[in-house]
Amino acid sequence: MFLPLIVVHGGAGNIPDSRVQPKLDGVQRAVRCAYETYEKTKNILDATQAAVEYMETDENFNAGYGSVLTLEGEIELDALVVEGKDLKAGAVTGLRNVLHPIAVARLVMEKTPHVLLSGDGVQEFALKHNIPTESSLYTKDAWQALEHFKKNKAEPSKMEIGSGGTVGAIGIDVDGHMVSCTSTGGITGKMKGRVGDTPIPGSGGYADDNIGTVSTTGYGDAILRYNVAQRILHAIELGATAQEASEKVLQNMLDRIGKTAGAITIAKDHSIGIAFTSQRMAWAYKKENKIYYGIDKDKQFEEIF
Ligand SMILES: NC(=O)C[C@H](N)C(=O)O
Repeated sequence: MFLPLIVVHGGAGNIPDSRVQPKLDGVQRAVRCAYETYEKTKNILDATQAAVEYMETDENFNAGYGSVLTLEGEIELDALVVEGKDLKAGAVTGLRNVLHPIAVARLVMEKTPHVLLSGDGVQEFALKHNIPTESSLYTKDAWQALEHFKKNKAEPSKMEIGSGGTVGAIGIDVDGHMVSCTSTGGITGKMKGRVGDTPIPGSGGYADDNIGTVSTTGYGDAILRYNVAQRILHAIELGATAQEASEKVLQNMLDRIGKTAGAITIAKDHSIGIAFTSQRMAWAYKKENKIYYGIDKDKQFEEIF
């Protein structure tokens, strides 16, 4: 029998050296939160949600508190939950003043007949479900990143500098049931109302118990155009391992569109894929009594769990 398996990421991009250790610490803590929750509820969605919620409270990640800013200096949050047993999904886009967009995405999945809520509708929905309002999601780093963006007229794709990264957690339980959770503030200097890849099933994430589960991060407009999550699962269906599928699809996206991204993947045989074409991506998972984690290419750390 397989043990439950949870993999997390803390965003792909040009992560500055000063952010490396805080992100490595953060992804490890997220994995620990996930397993603590799994111990209590034996529910893989509760566990992956707990991992994402931890990272939404940690300012070293671009999700919830610490999210990056639009061109006008606002925070507009996107999140997605996909559940691979019945192919259910819930998502939010442009959500404001909420620390845990992932919790609202799950409520959309569980309490409505719809998949994606936006605008006034999503704010009212969150309020109706007693999601607390949070007025201070803003950090100094996020303001600095926006200033830097404006001064340098930088392309949004370069704007991981000084900001965190999108967060994601995927999991498979003892019965082979798979889930995918992803949450983000998007990209620094994005236009008001811009919807990225994260809340779109098949781009920002996906889960299908018959194939595998994926969460993506990186330049979202390209990930959307390339349907990265869905393509990774399709490659697995055609016989690739989780690692091969993740590497190949991200490389193909770079070749076709010229933009970088990262992905974490679990195939239904419990094999893991961790890949990124960006400079860095923080990731972590637990196997037996060890936690494995990393951020740079071809460099992996391990510690007793
Ligand atoms: N850092 C990220 O992963 C950003 C996210 N994919 C977006 O474009 O909204």
